Amino acid sequence: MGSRSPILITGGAQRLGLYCARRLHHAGYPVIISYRTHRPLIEELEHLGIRTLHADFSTSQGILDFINRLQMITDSLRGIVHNASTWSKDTLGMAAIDNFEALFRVHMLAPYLINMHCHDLLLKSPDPHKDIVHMTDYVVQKGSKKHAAYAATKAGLDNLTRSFAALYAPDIQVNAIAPALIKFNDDDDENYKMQALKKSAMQIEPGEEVIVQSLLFLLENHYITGATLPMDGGRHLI
Ligand SMILES: NC(=O)C1=CN([C@@H]2O[C@H](COP(=O)(O)OP(=O)(O)OC[C@H]3O[C@@H](n4cnc5c(N)ncnc54)[C@H](OP(=O)(O)O)[C@@H]3O)[C@@H](O)[C@H]2O)C=CC1
Ligand SMILES: Nc1nc2c(c(=O)[nH]1)N=C([C@H](O)[C@@H](O)CO)CN2
Repeated sequence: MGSRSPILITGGAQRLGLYCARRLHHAGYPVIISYRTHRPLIEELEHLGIRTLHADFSTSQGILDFINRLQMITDSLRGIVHNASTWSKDTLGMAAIDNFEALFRVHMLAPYLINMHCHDLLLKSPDPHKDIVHMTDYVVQKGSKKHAAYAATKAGLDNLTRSFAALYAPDIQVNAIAPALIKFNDDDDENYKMQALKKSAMQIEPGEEVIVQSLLFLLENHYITGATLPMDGGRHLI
């Protein structure tokens, strides 16, 4: 296991990204996470052997600075999971411009630049199989009345999945996971939760394990590329 190249998970210091980082680490994959907000957990993860890098994708310079620091701590990558994301509602006035631009940078520009600049790191991995996984969202298909900028920029990430899959084949597989409700946020009230559960055929909050199952499938399957795994509980059926 020691010679294995690391898997980068962006936004890996909480919720789905953190859960995936811990599970992949436990499964024997070396893991690097990016985090934006420092918390005591960061030292804990380092002590576990999960390497951590600060990253703020809200500016182009911040993205390029992260890439430079990533290239200084590893000479190869087994995979990249673009998980970092902000789920912000649409706003009005000048704030709408800042919101859309910030969502464009974290959901589209950061994955685009990281995929471009880290292509060589993936090719240098001794593992014959390399993967890029884009975390998109069911709303790519349907749009969203209250999160239009979020949905549009996730749709951009969805499209980048197919562009990079074609560009990087056959050396690197590039796929997406499109979740719907996976894990509520702490500030979700009971009414919101009840309404959200009714929106899918399965009517459950599945938790992060279904994402790890999808991620492990993609890492272990060596034929699928340019595809999207719909982790949405049958959201489209309702
Ligand atoms: N949770 C769910 O039910 C669903 C999740 N998804 C998708 O799955 C993925 C994981 O979801 P979830 O765990 O809830 O995600 P979170 O909302 O918890 O965000 C993940 C991380 O992204 C980081 N991040 C946000 N903006 C930036 C930025 N500008 N620069 C750098 N890092 C940033 C945050 O870092 P920090 O905390 O360090 O500031 C955060 O920890 C996301 O892509 C999400 O869109 C899709 C549908 C449903
Ligand atoms: N970055 C995030 N994206 C999304 C989140 C989240 O918490 N962070 N949550 C959702 C919801 O679960 C939605 O799918 C159902 O209400 C969507 N995206």
